[in-house]
Amino acid sequence: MTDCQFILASQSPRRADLLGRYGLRFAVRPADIDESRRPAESPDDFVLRLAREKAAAVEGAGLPVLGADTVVVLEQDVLGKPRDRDDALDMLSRLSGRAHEVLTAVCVRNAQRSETLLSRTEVQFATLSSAQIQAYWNSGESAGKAGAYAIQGLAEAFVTEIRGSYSGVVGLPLQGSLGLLKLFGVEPPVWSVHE
Ligand SMILES: Cc1cn([C@H]2C[C@H](O)[C@@H](COP(=O)(O)OP(=O)(O)OP(=O)(O)O)O2)c(=O)[nH]c1=O
Repeated sequence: MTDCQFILASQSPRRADLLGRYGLRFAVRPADIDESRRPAESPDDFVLRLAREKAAAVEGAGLPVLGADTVVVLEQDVLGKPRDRDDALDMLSRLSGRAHEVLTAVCVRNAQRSETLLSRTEVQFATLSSAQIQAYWNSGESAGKAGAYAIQGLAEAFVTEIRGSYSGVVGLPLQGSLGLLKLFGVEPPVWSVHE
């Protein structure tokens, strides 16, 4: 903790991997919050609120705290992490042959200030056969991923087009997140983000 630059308020191994690549030093303290959506809450407002709540739920002890949230939005419906097999198969069938958006909100805060960003990436999926969807579920990748897929895994083969931040789909848009951390004086040792 003494050597840390910030706290990562996330249980997601993807977020820790993405930040760890740049040599940043952080402690992982997952936030335990209610992730349900409020009635009539827009997808943008929903992810922004959850990122803020995750960052606020963890004690920084003087260090900045980073929280993030990722959802898939298909025709105004928000697809979070699948509850079970049927939910995952249903999500993948709905994503098949269509374009969707992946929203990731990031919040960094300390006692004095709180800064947020919203990353929006458009992803087009090829048409998937039910055998492919079933095989994908069997791979085990769906669990714990918004929209029941992982672009960094086998589901990369489903993607015909992507417009926006790739790391935003994986769970943490790097260009923007490093920029937010820089506002709090946190920079990778051999890297700096230029405006
Ligand atoms: C779309 C997509 C999502 N995901 C992941 C990123 C997030 O970890 C997860 C969405 O769930 P989140 O609730 O955003 O995050 P989490 O529960 O994993 O971790 P925490 O709340 O503690 O920060 O889906 C991928 O890994 N690949 C993908 O292609």
